[in-house]
Formats: sequence, C-alpha cells, structure tokens
Amino acid sequence: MDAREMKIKAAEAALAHVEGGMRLGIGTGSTAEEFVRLLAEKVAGGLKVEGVPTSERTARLCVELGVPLKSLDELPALDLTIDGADEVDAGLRLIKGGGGALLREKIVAAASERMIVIADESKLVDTLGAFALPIEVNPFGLVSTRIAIEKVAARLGLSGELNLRQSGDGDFTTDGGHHIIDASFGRIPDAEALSSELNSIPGVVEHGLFINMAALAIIAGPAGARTLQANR
Ligand SMILES: O=C(CO)[C@H](O)[C@H](O)COP(=O)(O)O
Repeated sequence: MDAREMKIKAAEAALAHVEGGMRLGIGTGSTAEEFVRLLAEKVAGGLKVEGVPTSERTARLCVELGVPLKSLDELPALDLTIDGADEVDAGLRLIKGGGGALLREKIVAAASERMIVIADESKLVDTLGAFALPIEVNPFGLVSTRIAIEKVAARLGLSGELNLRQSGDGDFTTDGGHHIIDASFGRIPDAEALSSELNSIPGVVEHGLFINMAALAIIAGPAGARTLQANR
C-alpha cells in the first residue's frame, strides 16, 4: 500500500463518523483532500452535511466537488472536524501547519465538539519535533518576534534554526495575511510548556502545536486503519 492509499484508508475510516445533518470542519492538506473527495461522493449520493473549510485551498476543492460550504460565522458551532497532521504522538498531541493553514485549522477545531485526525503511519511519533514546528507570525516586527521565540526556546532548553517559510515568489503568506517561521527545535519534550510560552509572544499569531484538541486519531498503515483515542 503506498502513502496515498494509506491516506485514503484513514479518510474512509473517518467518513464512518460522519452523519447526516452534521456541521463539519474540513481540514487542509493531502490527507484531508482525500476525505473531501470521499465526502463529495456521499454528498452526491444524498448525504446532507454543511462544511466549514479551514483554508481557501480546501474551499476551492469543496466547491469544485459540490460539498456545501458555510462560513464559520454562519455555523459557529460545529459537530466534527476532520483534519490531517504533520505529527501525532500517543497523547494525540499534534504538530500541524505544514500546509500553512494552522490558524484557521485551530480556530475551526476549537469550534468543534470533536476533532478527528487522519494520517498515514509515517506521522506517528514518540515525541513531537522531528517535523519543524510552524509558527504563524505577524509581518510587523518579525525580527523582534524571532528573537522572542529564540529566548522562549532557550528557556526550555530548545534551540535550532528558525526559517521564514518561502513560496515561489517570496515570503509565504497565509490566508490570514501572516508569515510562517518553521522552527527546527528537534525533540520537544514539553509541548505544553512550549505552547503556552509561544502564546505569550505578541507577534506570534498562533503555532502548530495542537494539544488537547483531537479526540481520535485514525492512523493508516499497510495492514489498514487503527484508531487511537485521547485518554482524557
Ligand atoms: O496542518 C496541515 C495544513 O496546515 C496539514 O493537515 C498537515 O500539513 C498534513 O498534511 P498532509 O495530509 O498533506 O500530510
């Protein structure tokens, strides 16, 4: 089974949690897009759901495939969000934001009664941090914000390169008009502490640590999909 087939397996298993009438948060990334494709088939077959997309990219795919969309202001309380992740640990702590949508993803997940993460098994880790942590920052005062991030990291015994994410024509800009610093800290033994320290920096808009947000993770490997439950 190749990586795409594993993503489809995870998306199929997540679809089993979707019921008619649900208000869905719809994630961003290649795994979430497999979910959108499967959801669109169900919608074409008569399933009635309304979705709130977590990015312009996901919104475009949903429109193309006929998945009905609303804004989060129109549907401020959601039943379920299905989204991918860059890393998942056994406590269902996540690193997200590889696709640059972490702010809307976190807002949408927080507005949902439940979040289910879908991923292939390459995303499952013992300790978060092999994937560089995306930190969404305001373009104003970037240098100061960067220094503040370095200080916070040093207090927690972390260090590593901070790279301002680039796209084809310059600095990457998120749907919200911000930039992303990818922080290669390596192992993050205390994700909770790093999360709250980063949240205290004014230039940090949001970061890609999702803690106590996912209720289930559906992880697909060659033998099929298995479900990990948050123990809280
Ligand atoms: O957080 C995300 C986007 O901001 C994605 O969910 C994450 O990057 C995983 O993407 P993929 O399913 O393509 O590996």
